[in-house]
Amino acid sequence: MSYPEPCLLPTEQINALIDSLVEHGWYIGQQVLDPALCQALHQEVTIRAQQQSMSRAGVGRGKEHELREDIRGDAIHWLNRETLAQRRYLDAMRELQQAINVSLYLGLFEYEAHFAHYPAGAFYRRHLDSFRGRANRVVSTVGYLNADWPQDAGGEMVIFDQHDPERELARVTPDAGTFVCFLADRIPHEVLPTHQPRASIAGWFRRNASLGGVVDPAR
Ligand SMILES: O=C(O)CCC(=O)C(=O)O
Ligand SMILES: [Fe+2]
Repeated sequence: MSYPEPCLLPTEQINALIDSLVEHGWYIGQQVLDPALCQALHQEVTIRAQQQSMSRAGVGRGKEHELREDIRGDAIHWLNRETLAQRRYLDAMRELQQAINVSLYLGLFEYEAHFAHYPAGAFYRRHLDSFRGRANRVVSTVGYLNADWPQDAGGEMVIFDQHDPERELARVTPDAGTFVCFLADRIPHEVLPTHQPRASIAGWFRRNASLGGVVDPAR
């Protein structure tokens, strides 16, 4: 398998992403991620899902963490640089982190990401990825891995208005190469029920935040 070395996100896409984050608080780009890289990552997550070597995703952090299939039905596996494909993806995110820091002064210092596998029938109800003033997830990213996602297969990611969470602003088809980015504590979003197995990588740029001297736990 070969992917560009290093797997740079195209500069025009990075610039468009930063402009859109500033203007709207979110960004959607198609054909941003390299197809061969998406294919390798998709293969990894599919094998893991088949081997059942992923964890059922829950909601809430620390002691409040619980499984809630009525809220989300995906299985996850944290990226840990164990394969070349993971390293390429994480290196691309590091470049993006630097570009965002240079332009937006967000002081992002760390990135964490997991594969997410949504079996047929799974969804993730509308939510925010962090709560204002509480958590240190600042910018969320989602990279999609399924090549040729059929029109009628569901599984779209819906972005809602930060000032009116009932108002739908955009629908993202989870097609390989598509990359989405948004402000983690502002932008409500949802994964509609999927009719086919659906694979993505959800990740977060973090900043050190503490509340009452307690640093937000890593996971
Ligand atoms: O896979 C997606 O489209 C988004 C997943 C998500 O919202 C999350 O994991 O927080
Ligand atoms: Fe989310």
